[in-house]
Amino acid sequence: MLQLLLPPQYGDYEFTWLKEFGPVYLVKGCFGQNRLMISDPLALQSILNSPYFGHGPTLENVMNLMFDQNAVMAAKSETHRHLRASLNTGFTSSAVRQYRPIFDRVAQKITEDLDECSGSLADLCPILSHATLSAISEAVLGCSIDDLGEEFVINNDRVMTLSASQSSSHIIADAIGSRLPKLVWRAAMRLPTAAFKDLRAVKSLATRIGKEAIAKKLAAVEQGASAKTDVFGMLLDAYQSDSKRNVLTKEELVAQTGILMVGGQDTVTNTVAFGFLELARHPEFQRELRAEIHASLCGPSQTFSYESMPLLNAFIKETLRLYPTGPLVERVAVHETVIPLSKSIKNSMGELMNHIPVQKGQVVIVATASYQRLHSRWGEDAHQFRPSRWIDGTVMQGQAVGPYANLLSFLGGPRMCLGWRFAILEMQVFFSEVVGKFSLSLPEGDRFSTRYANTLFPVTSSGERALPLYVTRL
Ligand code: HEM
Repeated sequence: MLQLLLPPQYGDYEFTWLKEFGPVYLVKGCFGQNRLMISDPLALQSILNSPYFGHGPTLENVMNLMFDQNAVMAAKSETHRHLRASLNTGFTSSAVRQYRPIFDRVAQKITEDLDECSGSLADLCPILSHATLSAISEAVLGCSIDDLGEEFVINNDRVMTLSASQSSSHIIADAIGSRLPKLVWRAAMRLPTAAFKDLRAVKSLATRIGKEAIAKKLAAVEQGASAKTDVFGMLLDAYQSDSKRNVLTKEELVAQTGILMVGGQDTVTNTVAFGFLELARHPEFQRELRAEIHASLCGPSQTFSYESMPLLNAFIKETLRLYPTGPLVERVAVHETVIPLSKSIKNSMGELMNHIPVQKGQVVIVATASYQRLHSRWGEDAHQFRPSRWIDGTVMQGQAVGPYANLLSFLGGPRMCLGWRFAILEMQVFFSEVVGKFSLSLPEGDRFSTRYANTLFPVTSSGERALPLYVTRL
């Protein structure tokens, strides 16, 4: 398990084992328990849609620490269905289109930041982190990043740094923690250590920010302003309308503040960072993409029609494919069940099996990164960055496993990412703005690698989470 989680470069062992053992194999957990590592498409589709699998122990711990128990990601069964159905109002295609002016403004701020370091080496990670937090605060809460307050921004940065640190002792502590009852976890939250203090602060500040955002929004609506410019506004509008089906109360809405802010920041930051890294590694593709961006500006207002930009969309899919933010997602069987397989495998006795029986309590790892490198689905060169695979027909269709392009980066089933359309539009806007105006190139000797600690992120040769690239205004 430690080899899987702490290789020098993410995937060093995992992708070798995928080649050697195929899309289903067993790994030993910290205390010797077996974990089923799965990347077979039919098996993944079945696990993610089955009521017989719940969140794995590590994720449960994180949620206990960080979120309100009524947050959508922490909620279970009927409560989860109700929260999802209500929250969807703010994340449909038409709702997300309303947030585009916000993404445009945030992208212009990225340009201003990059202009300041044009011609030199700039670490893109803090710039992107600030941009994604701005996008979330404006497009979800309807307030500017300054309204979040310095205390929140500082604590949030500390929590992001904390969650991006992984060591063998963290992993063992996690494994021990996952065996402790919920009550002990709640008590642990009160410990006076720096890490728990930061988590407590972010959790309580998120609640305060949520309450203030709602109060401000309601006051503005009373003055005649439109509510429907951000997610909270859309949901409050639904709450105040006649129909009381699938709407959130104000308390339920406040409980979503933390998960929406966390769920939408590091995920987008890291994906965009990896996208820029690949562009710097592939200058020829970068030039082709820039040509498409310049040719796509249309109308008197010079805006983009992202649906008609094949290279941009292929590039985003390829980045999500190679760098899923959740490469290893734990699920646990809450009931005895069987997992069907798209291709039979041989068991230790040499017998062919087209399904795997699992006992209650069995931990399975939804291996999204391995799935997204299966030769059978993405082509023989699945480990390479090649966006044209999305255009030239290399990519195989088949079991639809996720909401977007058959990728599992946003997972799938009832717990798939709520904000995937939001993220895609945000990335289309950021990439078009930056690649249209700047050229990106690698510093001497590309020594970047990919590290995994709760999420995938780029690190420099000194192991620091950073992405220093040469950025030049065109
Ligand atoms: C590239 C960007 C993103 C990626 C790759 C991503 C990925 C994911 C994944 C893998 C999950 C499932 C986690 C699990 O169950 O183990 C998830 C859930 C979630 N995401 Fe995202 N996400 C992204 C952006 C966003 C954004 C922008 C938002 C909100 C504005 C968001 C909100 C959520 C929420 C609320 C959930 C919990 C859903 C539930 O449990 O029902 N995500 N995301």
